[in-house]
Amino acid sequence: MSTTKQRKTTIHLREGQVIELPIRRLGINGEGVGFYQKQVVFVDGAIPGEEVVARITQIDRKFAKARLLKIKKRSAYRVKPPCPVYQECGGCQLQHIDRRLQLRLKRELVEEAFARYTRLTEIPIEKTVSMDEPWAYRNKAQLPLRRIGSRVAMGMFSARSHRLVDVSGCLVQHPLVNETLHTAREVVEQLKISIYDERKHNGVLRHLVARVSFAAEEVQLVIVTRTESFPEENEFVEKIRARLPRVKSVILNHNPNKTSLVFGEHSRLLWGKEKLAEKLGDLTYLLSARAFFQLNPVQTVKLYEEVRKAARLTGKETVVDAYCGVGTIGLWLARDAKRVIGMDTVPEAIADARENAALNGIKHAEFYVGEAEVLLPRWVEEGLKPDVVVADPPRTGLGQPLIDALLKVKVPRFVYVSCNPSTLAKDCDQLLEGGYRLQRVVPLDMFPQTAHVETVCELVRKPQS
Ligand SMILES: C[S@@+](CC[C@H](N)C(=O)[O-])C[C@H]1O[C@@H](n2cnc3c(N)ncnc32)[C@H](O)[C@@H]1O
Repeated sequence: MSTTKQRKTTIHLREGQVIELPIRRLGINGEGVGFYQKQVVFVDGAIPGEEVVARITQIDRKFAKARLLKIKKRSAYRVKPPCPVYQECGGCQLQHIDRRLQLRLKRELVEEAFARYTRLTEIPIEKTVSMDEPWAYRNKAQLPLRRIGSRVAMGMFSARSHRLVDVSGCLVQHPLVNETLHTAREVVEQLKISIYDERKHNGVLRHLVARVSFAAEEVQLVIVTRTESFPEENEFVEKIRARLPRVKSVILNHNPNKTSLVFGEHSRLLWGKEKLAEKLGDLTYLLSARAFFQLNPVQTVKLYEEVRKAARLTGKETVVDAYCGVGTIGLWLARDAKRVIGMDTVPEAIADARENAALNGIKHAEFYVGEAEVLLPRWVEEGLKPDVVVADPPRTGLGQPLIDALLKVKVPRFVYVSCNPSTLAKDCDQLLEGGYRLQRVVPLDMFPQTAHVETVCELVRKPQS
């Protein structure tokens, strides 16, 4: 039995054992979660409501993992996954589940996190905000390359291994992203550009990254290399321009590090426009290669509208946009606020945010480079009194210093945008204990066909707390 060393398992199953069990709910990675003699078992590909036969493949301290062998009672929501590489790819986890159930299960994921990590007995949660056309929605893909003999392979790493799966026909990507990456890979192969070898840390080309503007139907292509330059640069650009007229900029990003992070710190324009222009609603945003931008522009508008509802602005408020990226949320709210101040740790993103404010004629929004947990307490000490703070942190959540600052400053209204229900609920628990009330929880389907769920929470300071 492969237990986690030194820690005792409470699981009495053994690897290889075949069990029959009912599936009760969805796990955060899209697995079916069932119970066998009160033990938690994760079964990939099983759907809540089904009864399945599965073989135990892994034992952990508090749960076991199992492989689906047979479905004894089949869910009425089971559908045929349309993608031919769905099983191997691992990028989507819910293509085998009908959309209506996907939306319900995402809401349950958020509800369960609040039930588990907060002391709330009633959770004011709404229905998942769905996407009308839940395919071809992603605006960006970053794919690693591998040399296999004379061929260059490119794709997603398989869910359980470091094997590359060809995803050139990915159904959730915008077709221009697929076309760009597919063609760029062919050019790389044709020009015999050296490919990075992650084991030996030699070779040149590491990743190809394509981001499309839905509004302009233009593409920014980034080639990530271990070396500062490569001999075939000019030829590469020429061939891309000849074959891909929608590509309006080719950028080289230099990543010399032994790291799983895609981007290095420095980028150099090889040809075309420095930045990609995207529109959300009536605002235009310019994006540099490394800046974070929401991956589903159609749903982003719905997300930001939920943020606007939760912020309940009247035009008199000072709003802090913590974790602002290229200023998207702050600028979205600016028309209804007196003043907006944003911060982000990525200097290029802040440069973009400032440029975006100017581009859209917004004069009462300022953006600064720095950590939210450092800048917010400092600004407050210097006399800033935010009426509303919006935070959209990475998956790890807010971090203790920012929670402490919010509690100390007693910000009247806090809007929390999260891509991770667990860290969201844990952070909210502290805020609720510290004097906030949870008004509304809105799950949003930003990534249809996957197990990801985005959430907007509206928290208000309780009177006299
Ligand atoms: C989920 S993104 C949100 C960006 C933006 N709100 C949007 O909707 O596009 C999180 C952002 O947090 C930034 N970030 C990460 N850690 C940070 C920190 N400690 N303080 C401020 N920003 C941070 C990242 O650079 C990234 O732009």
